[in-house]
Order: sequence, then C-alpha cells, then structure tokens
Amino acid sequence: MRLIIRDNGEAASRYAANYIVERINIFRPGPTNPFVLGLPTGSSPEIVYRILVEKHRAGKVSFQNVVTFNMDEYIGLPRDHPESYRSFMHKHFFSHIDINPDNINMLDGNASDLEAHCSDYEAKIKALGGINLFLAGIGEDGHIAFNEPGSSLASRTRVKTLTYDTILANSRFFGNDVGKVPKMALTVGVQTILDSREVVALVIGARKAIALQHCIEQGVNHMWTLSALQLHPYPLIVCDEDATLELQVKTVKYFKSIEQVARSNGLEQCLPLKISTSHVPTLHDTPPSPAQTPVRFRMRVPTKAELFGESAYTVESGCPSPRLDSMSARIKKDERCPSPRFDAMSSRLKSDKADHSDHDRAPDSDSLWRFILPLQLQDHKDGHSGTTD
Ligand SMILES: N[C@@H]1[C@@H](O)[C@H](O)[C@@H](COP(=O)(O)O)O[C@@H]1O
Repeated sequence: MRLIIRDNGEAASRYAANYIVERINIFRPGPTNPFVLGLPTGSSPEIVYRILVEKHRAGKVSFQNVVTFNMDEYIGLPRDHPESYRSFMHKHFFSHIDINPDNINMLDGNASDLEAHCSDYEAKIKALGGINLFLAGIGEDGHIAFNEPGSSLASRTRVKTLTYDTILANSRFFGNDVGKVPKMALTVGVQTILDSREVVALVIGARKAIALQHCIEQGVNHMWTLSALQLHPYPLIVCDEDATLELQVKTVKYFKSIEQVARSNGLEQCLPLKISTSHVPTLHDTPPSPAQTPVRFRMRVPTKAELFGESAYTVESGCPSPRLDSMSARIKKDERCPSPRFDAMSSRLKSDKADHSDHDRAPDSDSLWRFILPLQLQDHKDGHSGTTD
C-alpha cells in the first residue's frame, strides 16, 4: 500500500493527475496498444480532470489512444440529466480532450437488459486486456465505485441498491432532495477494480477520514469495500491532510517517511515501467524464482543485519539461523516496567526455563504441536468439518 498525503485537495489532485499523465506517457499507447483507464465521478475527481485538461492543452498528454471505462452510473436517470455520470464526464473531461468518442465506455443505466449490459461491460474490459490504471473514487461509508457496505469482494459489474448514507450524501447534487436521488446504480465490482494493474484511489476531505482509517489501519472487510485494496499488489491512495484525521500519528508519519526516504535515495514511489500482468497474486501462487523474474522487477532484499545491525541477533544453540531478538531483551532488567502484569507474565514464562530471556524465543515445534493438537481433536469431537457458512 502506498499512501501519498498532500496538504490539501488541490495538491493531492495534482499528484494524482501528474501520476496518470506519467503512466500514460510511459506506456506509449498506440492504436493497437491503447492505455485502458478506469475513471470515477463525484466532486473529488473534479480537480484531477481540470488538471488533466490543462496538461492536455499544454501538449503534455494525449488521450487519442486511451480507452476509458467509467466506474458507475445511476439507474433510470435520463442520459442527459445534468447529474447523470455521463453528463458529468462530458462536462468535466471528455469534451475538453482529444479522446476518440468510440473509446469512451460508460455504463448505461437505461439499458433494456441491465444484467446483459453489465456482462458485456466486463467482457469488453477483458477483450482489451484489462484496465491499466483505475482512478477510483470512494464514498463516506468506504464504498469504492458504488460497492456499498456488504458487497462481495469478488463482485463484478452489476446492479446495486444504494445505501441510505450514499443517497443522503449524494442528495447535495439533487437540490438536497433525497427523493430525487436514484435508489439504484450500475457499478463495476470490487474484483473488477482489483483486476486492474494499478489502482489510484483519491480520498479528499475530513468526511472521508473514517473510511480511510478503516481501509488502512483495519482488516479487509466487505463493510468498507475500499479496504479490499489491501489485496491489490499496487494500490496507491492519494489523500489530503484532512482525510488523515482518524489515522494514528505513527501511521501518517510512517507513510510520509516512506516517500521521504525513497526521494532522498533518488527514487520516487513509483512502479516498474510496465506492469505486465493483471493477475492478483494469491497465497496459492508459487513465488517466481529469481531467474524467472524480469530484471526490471528484481530488487535486492536488504539483509536483517543491514536493516537492524548485527547486535539485533541472538543465535541459539541448535538453531543455526540467526533470529531477531525482541525489544524487551534490549531493555536493561532494572529499567523494565515493574507492573504486576509484566511480572505475572514473565514468571509464567520463567517457570519453563530458568533464563529470563526465554520469553523472547519462538516456541519450538514440539510445544506448538502440543498446543494445536488438542484444539484439532476438540474440533473433530464437536463435529466441525472445517467448512464455513
Ligand atoms: N458512485 C460515486 C463514487 O464513484 C464516488 O467515488 C463517490 C465520491 O463522491 P465525492 O467525491 O463527491 O465525495 O461518489 C459517488 O458515490
């Protein structure tokens, strides 16, 4: 996960726009090799579109060989309604750039067969070889596109009923009249987004802070579908300071330090020039051998000694591999916290072996099995089959 934090929405949007321009230009798209770009709507990406248009006018980028797929569209709203996402895209972006109209793909919320339309949309993305970069927008409830809380993380383009939260949030575009906001929409699925080679999510404003916190500091959860980005190999979140309000200080500092350290080493936080696969790795994949990995992806992994210094190792007899010690072993005994909890825990650990540092050691495999086996036996006794509902 890469998190880029900028002072305000304008600066965050500029970063995202520059990033998109760079990715298109590096790709060098042509008529038979188009760059496939996923696009959002909403107030957040408006500045990105403005900057992309400026860059296009300045001759910095062409969209002639770019094919676009929009994320979502309301169902039942007339195509030319000012709040349809089709109108939004033409107003803010398509009518100002050199894109070939045939290369614009938008979901049609008035299609006669919505389900067939959604399958065709997926098929078209696939036929083009997948999406190179999906610029994603998120909602206050953590939805990505219109994948509302509870959406399957394996979902694809489909019909979706909007939550009351989303209807309420979007009523600002409909004269604050909740009754005028469509209750259903078409949206690409979470898996459609995860299949893209890169995802850049734009998170602007304090009202998105809780969603960002769930996405970054908590686990993957279908109630915050943005969090599915944790499963993507190249997710980039670009946000403003306000959106970080619910993050821990150490989280913000860490992500800022990643960017600073990379830059001080002459690197930007950027990806390999071309990402050649849209396959999202799973735990079942066999990792490629170094010989199979193209040179441009190969990175030398620093040794533990380089990262932590030699003193951070303890070598135990009978265990030839060096092992990192724990923080507590580096604190002198008389500086250790004398709290009853610490004492109770350490005395329980001490009972196994006299040496006080024992609790820093990983349990040997025998003791692990002693712990795991009774649980497994218990499972069988209770008739657990190991399957889930
Ligand atoms: N379906 C759209 C989303 O695709 C978009 O990301 C979101 C954010 O909108 P805003 O940027 O106005 O908060 O709005 C709607 O809910």
